Amino acid sequence: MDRDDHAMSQAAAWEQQGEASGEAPVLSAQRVEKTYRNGTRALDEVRLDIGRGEFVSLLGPSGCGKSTLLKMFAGLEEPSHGHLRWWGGNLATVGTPERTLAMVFQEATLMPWATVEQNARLPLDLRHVPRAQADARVAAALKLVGLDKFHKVLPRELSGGMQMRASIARALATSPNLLLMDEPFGALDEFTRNKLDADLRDIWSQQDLTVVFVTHSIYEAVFLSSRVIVMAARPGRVIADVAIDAPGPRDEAFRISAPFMQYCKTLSDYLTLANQQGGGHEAQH
Ligand SMILES: Nc1ncnc2c1ncn2[C@@H]1O[C@H](COP(=O)(O)OP(=O)(O)OP(=O)(O)O)[C@@H](O)[C@H]1O
Repeated sequence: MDRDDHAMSQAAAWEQQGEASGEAPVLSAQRVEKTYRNGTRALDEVRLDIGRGEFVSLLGPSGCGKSTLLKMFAGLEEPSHGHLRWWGGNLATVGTPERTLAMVFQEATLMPWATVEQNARLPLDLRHVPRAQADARVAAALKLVGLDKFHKVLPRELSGGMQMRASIARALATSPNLLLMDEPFGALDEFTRNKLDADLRDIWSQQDLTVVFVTHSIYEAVFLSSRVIVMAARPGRVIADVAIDAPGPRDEAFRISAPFMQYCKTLSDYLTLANQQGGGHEAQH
């Protein structure tokens, strides 16, 4: 049995198990590899399961394949080898009830001529969601991100942080079970970023939501996550899987607490390893 066959039979077993117990991972990457047409090996044998309700950050240096992996999770890229599973099934699983995903990109990508409300409504209009239902969902999403008083405003009248809030509202309006976020706050100043991180963490804790979040920032990863996957480049691969086991509130006090600092130190050590030529062995912490 070659490794693709092995991954296939594992996937089939999961599918059966998942259907029997309802406990298949929300996302599963099984020996996933990606080599782009120009020969770049963006990912090498990535194995990763993400369970329901986890907040997982992908952390690593530029070029380690974070965005490539996230795009695969969104169905926007296909692996060269290996398999991806969504809720124990293939891509067709996505979009069925309780199995929906939304993606938030680094840029807010709002329609400049449309109000915040119209922007947030777009995915619902595209799906022909009935008007009253769409109104309620958009209003709830704008409230969650703190933009309920800005629904009639145009994007150019908003700060960068508020534009990103509108982009998140557009994703939340679809009531996703899985939210994929590609460095959404990377372009924001630190204060705004910290505020958005805190609000995102609150939103996640109030919903039945699984989040996969790409970041370069150790502090952001520790603050937000229940688990951090550290990746290294050339080829892109997973070198560490660190649970952030800090049960108290994630607030300003957490940012200066001893456990926070300890997790930052642990991740910093792994990133040093990731940056060393050829460094890195898969590790559990
Ligand atoms: N469409 C593409 N064609 C060819 N190479 C690509 C393509 N997209 C990404 N790459 C390369 O694949 C590798 C991984 O890229 P990717 O964007 O996934 O990494 P990343 O960790 O998200 O990087 P960054 O943090 O800089 O966004 C890089 O070497 C990149 O140049």
